[in-house]
Amino acid sequence: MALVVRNSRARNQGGTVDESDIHHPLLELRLTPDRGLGLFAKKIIKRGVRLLSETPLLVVVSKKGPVSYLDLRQELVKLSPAQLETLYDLQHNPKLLRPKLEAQIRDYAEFARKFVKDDAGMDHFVDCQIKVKAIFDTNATALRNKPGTAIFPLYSRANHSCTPNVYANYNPQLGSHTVHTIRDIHAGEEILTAYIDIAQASDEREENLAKRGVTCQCPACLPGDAFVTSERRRQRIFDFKRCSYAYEGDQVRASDVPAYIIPRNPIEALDRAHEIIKLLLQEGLLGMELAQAYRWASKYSLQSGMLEKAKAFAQKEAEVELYCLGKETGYMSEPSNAAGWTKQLEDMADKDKVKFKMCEKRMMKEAKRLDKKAEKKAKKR
Ligand SMILES: C[S@@+](CC[C@H](N)C(=O)[O-])C[C@H]1O[C@@H](n2cnc3c(N)ncnc32)[C@H](O)[C@@H]1O
Repeated sequence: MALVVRNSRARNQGGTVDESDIHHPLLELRLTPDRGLGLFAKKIIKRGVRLLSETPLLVVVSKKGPVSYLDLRQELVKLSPAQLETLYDLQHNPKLLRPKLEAQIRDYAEFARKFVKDDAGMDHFVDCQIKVKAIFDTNATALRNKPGTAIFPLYSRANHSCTPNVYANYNPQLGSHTVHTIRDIHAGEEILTAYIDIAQASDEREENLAKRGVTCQCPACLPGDAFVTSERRRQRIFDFKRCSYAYEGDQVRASDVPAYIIPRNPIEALDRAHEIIKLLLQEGLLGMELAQAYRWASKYSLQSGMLEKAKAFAQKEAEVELYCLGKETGYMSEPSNAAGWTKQLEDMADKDKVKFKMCEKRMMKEAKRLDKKAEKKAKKR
């Protein structure tokens, strides 16, 4: 077991970091002014391109709560020297160095006597292990669709933004972690991912990012006009999402939502979903949270008797799902994926379709009548 933690990658200020290092047709590593290394686009990349499909270097499943040093240790001993080298080469955020681990590491080293020959060896071992834990905490990503927190050779180089341009997901069908662009990216632009749930107000984002040692400086976080607009929108997205969860009966995610703002019927729920979609698009939040909002809109359209509208929203959901996740979504149980939901809508019995068509016409008529009424009222004022 190698004990030396190096940071061998050449970091020439402002320039690229020996591009051949990552052997990627679209991406290169560069040093940023304030965030260490980052991944950058070498050329224009269209939306929906799979940038990465990586197997984790290491996955740690904690028995209880956050990953402990001993949880990590159990996985570290399984790595080959080459894998350890890749791991040691990753950045560690100094804010995540935890000297308090020392006693635990010393106990462990005493127990596994082979790691230390004398006092100097012990001190060196402790320093290295504190650093290894900091490397893990700096780079670990909680996996979607699989238990555990993982480190990746390349994805771990992606910096955070509260308005990311990629979406990352663990895909059990492929057995790999994929990263797709969620909008067009220009040559030289940095690839930015989201470390946390970004559809929430800045206080919550700040608190969650601090756990990863990050103080975000993106326009949605820094004081200014852009911040004020963004803050209002994200707060509303957060509240409206909680309304939808409450309407769905998901009390956990609906936490503390006041009863008077919970939709009372599918029309009101649809109204909220429309609002979430509008706000997400305005904020440039184009990941799977947008797919979820389209699904809500589709579902509530159906419940309101508007089958065609439900299908149109399902189509939108499928588009978002495709550019975020790719085609391989069979691992999502139907109707969790957009294809399964669309099939359900398509398979509706013909008699239901007639019923829905009639209902849809009635609803459209009613909507027009209400619009006219509102228009007259506005003119009178
Ligand atoms: C997963 S690593 C990202 C790659 C890293 N920059 C490197 O040099 O290898 C996470 C670390 O990058 C830095 N970082 C990432 N996003 C940041 C942001 N938005 N603002 C400031 N620092 C950031 C922080 O030091 C954080 O602990």
